Amino acid sequence: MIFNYLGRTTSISFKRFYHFTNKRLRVTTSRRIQKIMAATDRLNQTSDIISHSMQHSDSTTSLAALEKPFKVTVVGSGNWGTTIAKVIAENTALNPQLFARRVDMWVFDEKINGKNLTEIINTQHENVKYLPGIELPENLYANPDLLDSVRDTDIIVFNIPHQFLPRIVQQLKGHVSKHVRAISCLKGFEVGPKGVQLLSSYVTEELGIQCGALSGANLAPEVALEHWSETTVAYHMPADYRGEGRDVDHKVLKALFHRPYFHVSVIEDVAGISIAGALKNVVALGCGFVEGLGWGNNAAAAIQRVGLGEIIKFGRMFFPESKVETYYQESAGVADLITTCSGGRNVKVAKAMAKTGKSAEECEKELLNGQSAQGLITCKEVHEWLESVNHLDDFPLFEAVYQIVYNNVPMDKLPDMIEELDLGLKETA
Ligand SMILES: NC(=O)C1=CN([C@@H]2O[C@H](COP(=O)(O)OP(=O)(O)OC[C@H]3O[C@@H](n4cnc5c(N)ncnc54)[C@H](O)[C@@H]3O)[C@@H](O)[C@H]2O)C=CC1
Ligand SMILES: O=C(CO)COP(=O)(O)O
Repeated sequence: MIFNYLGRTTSISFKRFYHFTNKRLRVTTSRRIQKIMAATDRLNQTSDIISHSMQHSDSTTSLAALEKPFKVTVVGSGNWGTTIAKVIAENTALNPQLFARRVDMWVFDEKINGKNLTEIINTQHENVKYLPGIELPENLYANPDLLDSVRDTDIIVFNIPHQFLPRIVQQLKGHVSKHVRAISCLKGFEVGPKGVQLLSSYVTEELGIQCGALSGANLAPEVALEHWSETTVAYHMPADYRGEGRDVDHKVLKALFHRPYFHVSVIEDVAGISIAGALKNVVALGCGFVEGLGWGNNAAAAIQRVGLGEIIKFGRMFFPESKVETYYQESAGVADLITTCSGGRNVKVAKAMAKTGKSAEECEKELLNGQSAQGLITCKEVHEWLESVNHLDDFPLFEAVYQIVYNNVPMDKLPDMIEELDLGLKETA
């Protein structure tokens, strides 16, 4: 065999050529691996430093003038509620000067084999119904009394299926100081006489407290197992901000949620992350339908393409303060769409509907053991809102999902329903 090596023509046997190139390949590959490992080491060291500083120096900046550590309450104890409470309780234990160690988690109590779930959580440190198999920190206290759980609290983290929010907020009215700050981890909207509202805005209006949002590509079981993921927290500083060390700011929120396995980016765009978080659940139902019909990955990708377009359009049309870049730059945007469409509960329920012909309600009940597929409610809220403002035709996928879930429209009509109206989507984009 004749070949050119560094400009010199050489003749060798095929066997030698094979050994020669194979060896070079091995050397190059192993050098590359060494480089990657060195880079990974550097990244890990940086990440450790960041995480250490998140836990110590960052908090100390705010600590200097801190009057008393912030008390934190999580309202909700489902799959995500318990996971976020675990994240928070780990951080409060590590930051005693910034946060009160004990975190109260309000539990909508129920009996499990004759015992209260709250009692089980407080003795076994496990939420055996909604997050089985995950050990919870001992400083996380399950509290069945909503008002007691928020007594003297500084930060409320709402984390319940969003259909229960109005009732809970009504119970809290008059029991929460206006200095309390809140973060909503819920995914959904409130549609009522005031039109379509972000859940954070609903909390602010009803309770008179500043409320931001947390949303991201965060399937709870993976975060609970401490598998690395990213999330986005969005918070506007309120007009009555009381100053560093006395009030919640972006640094405090990062210290509250950031873990080595849960990387937090804090931004201002509350509307953008909330819209993306709510609507990706509707898109996920569409994905579940085509997957359940056995149409494969191309069909699921097509649903996600149209879905992302409709999410962005919805934001621009009804929440002009939201930023388009949030949808592709933040975990709460396209990343959450991808993860939910790959392995979330909405996909699971929709797939089962396609495979069994059972209703959404039946599939949710049979598959989720008390958990909620929020897309089922959100697609109804979105339909009601779009109908009231005469924009149903502008959101063909959202409307198709609603018609399949609530009016038994056959799932295999999905491509036609989208295609007919997709042209309008492209024209107005
Ligand atoms: N599970 C996940 O992977 C993620 C969920 N989310 C969002 O977080 C929010 C909360 O979800 P999860 O914690 O997963 O809840 P879940 O879907 O596990 O729901 C079960 C929870 O609802 C409670 N509940 C049942 N009936 C109730 C009632 N009448 N009043 C009040 N509470 C009642 C149960 O006690 C339990 O705590 C949802 O909006 C969801 O979309 C966001 C990111 C990830
Ligand atoms: O919001 C989620 C992931 O970020 C969870 O989605 P599901 O509710 O479909 O499981």
